[in-house]
Amino acid sequence: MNLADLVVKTSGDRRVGLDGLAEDVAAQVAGGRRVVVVHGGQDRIRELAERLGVADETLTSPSGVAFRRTDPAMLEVVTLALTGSMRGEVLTALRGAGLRAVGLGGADGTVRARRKPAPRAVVDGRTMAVHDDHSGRPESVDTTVLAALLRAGVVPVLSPPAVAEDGGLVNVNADRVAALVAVALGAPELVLLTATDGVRADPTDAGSRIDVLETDARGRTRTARITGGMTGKLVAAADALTGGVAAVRVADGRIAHPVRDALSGGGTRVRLAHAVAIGSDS
Ligand SMILES: Nc1ncnc2c1ncn2[C@@H]1O[C@H](COP(=O)(O)OP(=O)(O)O)[C@@H](O)[C@H]1O
Ligand SMILES: CC(=O)N[C@@H](CCC(=O)OP(=O)(O)O)C(=O)O
Repeated sequence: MNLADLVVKTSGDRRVGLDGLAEDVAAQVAGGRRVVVVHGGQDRIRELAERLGVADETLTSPSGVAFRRTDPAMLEVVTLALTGSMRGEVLTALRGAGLRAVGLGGADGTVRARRKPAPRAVVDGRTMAVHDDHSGRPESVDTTVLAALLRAGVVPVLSPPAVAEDGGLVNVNADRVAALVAVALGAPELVLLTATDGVRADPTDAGSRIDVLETDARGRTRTARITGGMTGKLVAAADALTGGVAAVRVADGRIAHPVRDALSGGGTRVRLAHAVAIGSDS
């Protein structure tokens, strides 16, 4: 049985607005759909780190996925920026659109994660272990409170970080949280809003948006040049599809009606291409 109809993940990129998102979520809820909102917070994290004088470094894993170096000081910044600032902004926008919305995630343990003991990063062509890092991979979702809120007509708003097996907090990628939540709630649709018009064949070419992108089960594709944050987003999209989410879209969060547009065919639909074997060189 599905507990939600739609999961929307919005970005922490300042170019992505929250009012249009809220208006569109309100229209979905008015139409009887149960919607969960998940948010990231990259610009809020960067700005708060700068204000507090905490070093902010983005590393790249050997498989090409970008992640933030999260030492104890950065974990504090991530927690404040996401469960404080950004969550508050999302809740305010949803409330402004007439919805009841409640924040979850972080220390409440709605999302559980596996701690990465020493994530590996490629620096100057060499792979090294990153010590004293508090990053993890989201692994499971406690759906109890989410389901109760959805039944009551409330929009749950979910933020990283997540709780690790040792009880501590770990920084997790918000796209992966959204994919995991969509699978856990049996949602048939996942929309990943971001600060570009979809997945492009060439990230620098505005005319190269792809309507339907085929990836393998690890989010790898031959049809587009994928770098930076888009790498992890496609891993998340593939996770969702593998887990049974029927429709996954990467769509533009900068426009007036981002959810409405995505649901009516905007952005890029991601599909699994079972037949295509993609080598590790892609
Ligand atoms: N092939 C591609 N198509 C579109 N964007 C891409 C592509 N490759 C890399 N990108 C970059 O990835 C960004 C999205 O990742 P990120 O900023 O981490 O997203 P978010 O904050 O929405 O999770 C885009 O804004 C763009 O700069
Ligand atoms: C581990 C990891 O990378 N965590 C992310 C969490 C926030 C996020 O995902 O924000 P966006 O959706 O705005 O990119 C980070 O520190 O940036």
